[in-house]
Amino acid sequence: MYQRIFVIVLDSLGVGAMPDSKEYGDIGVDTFGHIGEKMGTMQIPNLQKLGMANLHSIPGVEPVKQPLGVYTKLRERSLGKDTMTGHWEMMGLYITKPFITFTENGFPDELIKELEKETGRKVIGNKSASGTVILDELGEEEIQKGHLIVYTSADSVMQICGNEETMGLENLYHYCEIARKLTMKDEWKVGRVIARPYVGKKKGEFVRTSNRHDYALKPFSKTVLNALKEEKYDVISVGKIYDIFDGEGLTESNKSKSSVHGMEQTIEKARSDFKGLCYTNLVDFDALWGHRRNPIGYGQEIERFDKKLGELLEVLKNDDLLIITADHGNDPTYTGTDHTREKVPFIAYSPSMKQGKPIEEQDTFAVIGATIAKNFNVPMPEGTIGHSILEELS
Ligand SMILES: O=P(O)(O)O[C@H]1O[C@H](CO)[C@@H](O)[C@H]1O
Ligand SMILES: [Mn+2]
Ligand SMILES: [Mn+2]
Repeated sequence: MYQRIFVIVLDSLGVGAMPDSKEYGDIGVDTFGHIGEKMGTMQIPNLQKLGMANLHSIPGVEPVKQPLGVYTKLRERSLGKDTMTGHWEMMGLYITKPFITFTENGFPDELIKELEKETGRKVIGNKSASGTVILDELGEEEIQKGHLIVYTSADSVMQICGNEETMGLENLYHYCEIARKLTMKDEWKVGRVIARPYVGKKKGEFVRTSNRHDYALKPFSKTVLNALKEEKYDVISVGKIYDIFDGEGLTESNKSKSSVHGMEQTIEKARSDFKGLCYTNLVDFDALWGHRRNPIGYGQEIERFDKKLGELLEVLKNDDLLIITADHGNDPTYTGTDHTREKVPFIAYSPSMKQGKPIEEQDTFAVIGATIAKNFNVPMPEGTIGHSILEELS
């Protein structure tokens, strides 16, 4: 039995199209592969020695003869390609009804009117947009007139911008709480309301801050996280995990300022004493590079991650297990600015493993939760999916 399991989610680092990607408008997508092609070569010695280039070959990074990790690809069983669906499936939920989206026409008038009434601010935007582009377009108007920028994307999200100096963080959070209450109505039930604070006074100078806050729906039923918490294990969140599960099943939250910071927090946890799960989400891959369609920025972020991974590997103990994975794709070379329906990597490593190897591709992300449940001998909550592959990880 492993005493501690670390699951690190490289947010959006897909490894190639799913058999059904076409139904999501995603043809030939491959986040990691296309980044590799654009980079030409990547300095990722730690991922490489665990077996990342064996799992998915890319230019300039050789597969290794004796990978240290047990590796494969995981297919997503749920219907969706968003962050919540991906993470919830990892912990056992099978989502068959996709979250509602407002990508085509923005939010309905009635909802906007209620939001205006309750916040006392006029709503501007109300369309699908990239968060940085809409700030350039409407940020000045929001500051000058005291309006509220509301926008969405291909995801099930209502995002609300707020200038930290003129609107203030507390006001922005308060408006988001109002929006979350309004959107609990069935026909408006978005997966997340997201506060998007920013600083700057004029177009071209606006920068979003790390005070982003997500107001997510609670998971529809109990996940493996709840099972662990109920059996008194530590269930530690690093980064966005706490928001994604709305705190359900978690015993500790550590917000991260960046993905590098998220790794530093994870290393800190590895140096400390706990028993259970440390679940880390590194969101910069997705938010700073995937959605911004910047393959080089993405590649360099992977390189920064790899350095920190090296430090983490040094502090792992014999009875620790590390799992590296992702929640969906976001191919920075693909059209549009949204997620892509992809398989995700699965690499498991422990200093006590005799040797790494490839294993059969798995048909759900939920093998992660099921394997964790099996390791800690906690019951899988009713209705959860997934089978354990713990025996393969020794
Ligand atoms: O363009 P920005 O504001 O970064 O939005 C992105 O971030 C949202 C939440 O992850 C996604 O829905 C995507 O649209
Ligand atoms: Mn994500
Ligand atoms: Mn995203």
